[in-house]
Amino acid sequence: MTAKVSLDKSKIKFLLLEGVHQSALDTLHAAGYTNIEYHKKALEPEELKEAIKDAHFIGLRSRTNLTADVLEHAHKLIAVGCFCIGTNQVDLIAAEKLGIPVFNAPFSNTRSVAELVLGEILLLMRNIPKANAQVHRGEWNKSAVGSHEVRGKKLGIIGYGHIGSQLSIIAESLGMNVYFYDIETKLPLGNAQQLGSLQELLSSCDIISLHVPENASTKNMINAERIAQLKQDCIFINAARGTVVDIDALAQALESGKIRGAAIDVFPQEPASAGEVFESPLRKFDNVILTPHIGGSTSEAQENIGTEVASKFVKYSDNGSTLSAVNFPEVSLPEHHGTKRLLHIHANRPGILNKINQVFVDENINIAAQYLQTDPQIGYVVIDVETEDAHSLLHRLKEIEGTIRTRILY
Ligand SMILES: NC(=O)C1=CN([C@@H]2O[C@H](COP(=O)(O)OP(=O)(O)OC[C@H]3O[C@@H](n4cnc5c(N)ncnc54)[C@H](O)[C@@H]3O)[C@@H](O)[C@H]2O)C=CC1
Ligand SMILES: O=C(O)C(=O)COP(=O)(O)O
Repeated sequence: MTAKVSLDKSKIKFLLLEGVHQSALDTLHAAGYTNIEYHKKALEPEELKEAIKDAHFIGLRSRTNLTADVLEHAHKLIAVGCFCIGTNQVDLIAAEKLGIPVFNAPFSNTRSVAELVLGEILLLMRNIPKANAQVHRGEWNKSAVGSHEVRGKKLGIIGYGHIGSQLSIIAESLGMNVYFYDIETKLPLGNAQQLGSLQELLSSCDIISLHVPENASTKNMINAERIAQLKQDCIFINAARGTVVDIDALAQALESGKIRGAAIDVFPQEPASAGEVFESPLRKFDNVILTPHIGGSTSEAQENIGTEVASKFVKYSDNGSTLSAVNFPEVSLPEHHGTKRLLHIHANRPGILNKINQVFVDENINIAAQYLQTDPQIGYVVIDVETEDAHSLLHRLKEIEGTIRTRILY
């Protein structure tokens, strides 16, 4: 009998960081995976390099930076799971080159962020953060000056994706008029209107809320020049990523009274641990709500994320499916019965598929099914074959020049 080369489930190691929800462990256990190293916190870079050496799967949140340097130590890594929405903390290109798909939970915490932002809008429109701070200090300023209902006010959303559009719907239910700016043409939900330029949005709305990802186009997107375009007395909210806003320019606008209040959940530099002091020029303002990157931190969101991302791990490990991977050709696969499944990840160069198929011609082995997806960098082909000796086939596939990774599923 041929020796099995696909790993026994007990040998497949999962490294889970940053206190991902118990639902992730439950999902993995239910699928027969028990080899789990669990950490409540993020690891320091050197600890991470050590821990990742023998991990087949790593699960992390927004604090763990999976750089190309760290990935070089990940000799056995099969997949990465971001137990959150953002994937900017992972070097997606480096991971792809190594044949490692990265998964995330694209909408499990959408509602939590939208609800937090809505609450902040209501509080800031009533000057509650400032009133709260004053009363805590023993000051009693009972006044209606500058305090407003949200009904009929203009909310400007930058980035009309999952979170932006969810916020749009719930803000409209309170009678707000919603406008948005997005680089893509988006179907407006409800009565929301897409505006043609960022300047138009900034200069016309009473409240501006950011919901864009961190990427080259959003880095320092809201700089001094953009802040100067804001409507006098507006409210400014950022629960997207810290790199999107020039914090010093925002602090100046708060100082000068151009912005009447702000809520900021994400920062250019965030403390690495609870023990580290948070430094920011925004700390001194009573009219600014500061939160420690907790936009998506609700029990509901974390439980859903745990199940969702762990299920993607299980699917990839058991079946080879890469559906919804953010850096990798997406292949959705049926279950395979009575065949062996070979997975082959290769550089996307001419001729490789021919060489792969030639192996089966040479060995006179029937291909029961074949699935292929490519992107400009890599190709991912999955081949179900009718043979008992898949082991020797895998060895031949490994020898093909341009092969990045191979795996076999029984
Ligand atoms: N504070 C927190 O705890 C959380 C923060 N986030 C952040 O929120 C971001 C947005 O999340 P989703 O709505 O789920 O993402 P999404 O991908 O559904 O939507 C992002 C939208 O931004 C648009 N966009 C991209 N670049 C743009 C640009 N330069 N100008 C205007 N629009 C642009 C896209 O076209 C898309 O419509 C995430 O990438 C993440 O960084 C997400 C969850 C929790
Ligand atoms: O989902 C995201 O992108 C977030 O920013 C939330 O990150 P977290 O899981 O709270 O570290």
